[in-house]
Amino acid sequence: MAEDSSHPRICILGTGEFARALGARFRRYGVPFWFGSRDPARRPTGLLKEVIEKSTVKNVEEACTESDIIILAIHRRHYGLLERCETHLDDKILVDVSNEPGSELGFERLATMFPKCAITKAFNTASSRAMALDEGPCVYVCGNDEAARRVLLRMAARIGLPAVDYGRLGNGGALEEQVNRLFPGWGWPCLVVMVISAFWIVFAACRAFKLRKNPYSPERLPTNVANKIVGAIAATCLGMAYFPGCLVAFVQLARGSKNVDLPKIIDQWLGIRQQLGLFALILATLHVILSLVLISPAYFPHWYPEAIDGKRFANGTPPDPLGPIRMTWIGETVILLGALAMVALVLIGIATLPAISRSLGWREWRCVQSHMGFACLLLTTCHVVMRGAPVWLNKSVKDVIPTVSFLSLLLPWLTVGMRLVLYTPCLYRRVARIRSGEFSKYADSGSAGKDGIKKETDDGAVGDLSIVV
Ligand SMILES: NC(=O)C1=CN([C@@H]2O[C@H](COP(=O)(O)OP(=O)(O)OC[C@H]3O[C@@H](n4cnc5c(N)ncnc54)[C@H](OP(=O)(O)O)[C@@H]3O)[C@@H](O)[C@H]2O)C=CC1
Ligand SMILES: [Fe+3]
Repeated sequence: MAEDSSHPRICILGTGEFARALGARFRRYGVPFWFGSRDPARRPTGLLKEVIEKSTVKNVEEACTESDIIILAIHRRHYGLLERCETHLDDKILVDVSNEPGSELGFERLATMFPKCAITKAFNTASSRAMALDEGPCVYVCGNDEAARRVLLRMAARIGLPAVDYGRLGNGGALEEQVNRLFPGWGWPCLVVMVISAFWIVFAACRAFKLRKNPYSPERLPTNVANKIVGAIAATCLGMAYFPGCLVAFVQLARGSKNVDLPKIIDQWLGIRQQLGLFALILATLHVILSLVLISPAYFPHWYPEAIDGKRFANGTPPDPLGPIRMTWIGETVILLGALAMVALVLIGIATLPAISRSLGWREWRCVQSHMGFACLLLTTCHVVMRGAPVWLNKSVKDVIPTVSFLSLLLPWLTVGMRLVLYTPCLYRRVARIRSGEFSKYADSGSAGKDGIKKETDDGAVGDLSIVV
């Protein structure tokens, strides 16, 4: 492809969803083009059909023969369509926009079919929906012909799309992977949460319906028991999100270095903390909704002084269900602590949104993720303790330990305890020094020392993002 073609003739092959969205953009920016269709006379249908009505539509042979750039807005399995005009395609730029998981890569197929063409991969990361937006999505262009790549980069810029040179054609596979991947990084967190959920569902159900002195009736499963389960899973996820950071801080303290070799499982655990935190947020929201529905003397008798077990006043008469019954300070405090924990969790969740986290500096990010995370964990444990304390105080230790609320607090308690220890001024300063690259125990320079500890050689001015206390 000759690079001097600053106004190349453009053909969008196909009149489907993607073709129409791209065509709409060409029209909006006044860039001439035409469509190539198997049936140019057919009445267009579907979204943006007016783009077809207002544009030139040629038959496939004519459209391709008369163009310099052919954008293949058709499915990969239909690339054989181009064979009709094969003899006229030499030196033209063929643009593969396809994303089809599992099949042969489109650009590879085109390269085999048309070795004399400049094959490129572009636009595949831009959905037709995104193309309709004013701002437009970022477009990546790759291809072995540098001049062809430049032509496409210019063309994308002409229709208002930021474009990135993605190098050789072989990189096209990565571009497709980017589009075809399904929630990358969520596999392990989902599995972990499923295991935690299975444990709490079985345990809470056994406890509620079998092991309690006064077993619940099965009607209490959908909301009352479910709410306990959801709360327990949320607390466990929250504990699991913050526990490994504390563990690592202690290991760093013990080793006197920020670079410590961790078992693979801890590394993986550190890598899924954000997802665990988001699961905690979702489940805590569900817990709040269910709790709000349930709040009444019948479900939370210890929050209402006038009612005994939600059935009778202290003087023995049943309460008027419509009468004004106010909570004790315990009930109100439980709600306050839960609401504050929820607000902290929501703020942490908001800070993980890409647009927000990008705008935060390292110290701000750390403040939200680490300190607010600790506050959230502390408020959560206080909320559950306040909720359980009136019941626990009237029970023996052996009756308290197997309760769902007590057991669900074990990991959060441990984490809060470790964090409180790490917040003591001497340890806090020491961790900060270690993370800024200072050594205590193994201060000599060099590479790996005894115990497999890596020695730092940089000045380590920046804290280690992956390990937050
Ligand atoms: N939709 C999207 O958001 C995106 C799509 N893509 C890629 O763009 C390509 C087109 O996708 P999309 O527009 O959604 O698909 P559509 O099914 O909406 O359109 C495909 C078009 O292919 C043409 N075509 C050519 N030969 C045949 C044939 N034998 N049978 C049926 N149709 C044929 C048709 O046009 P005609 O009848 O005029 O010949 C048809 O309109 C795909 O490779 C897809 O992976 C990439 C990124 C995003
Ligand atoms: Fe609660």
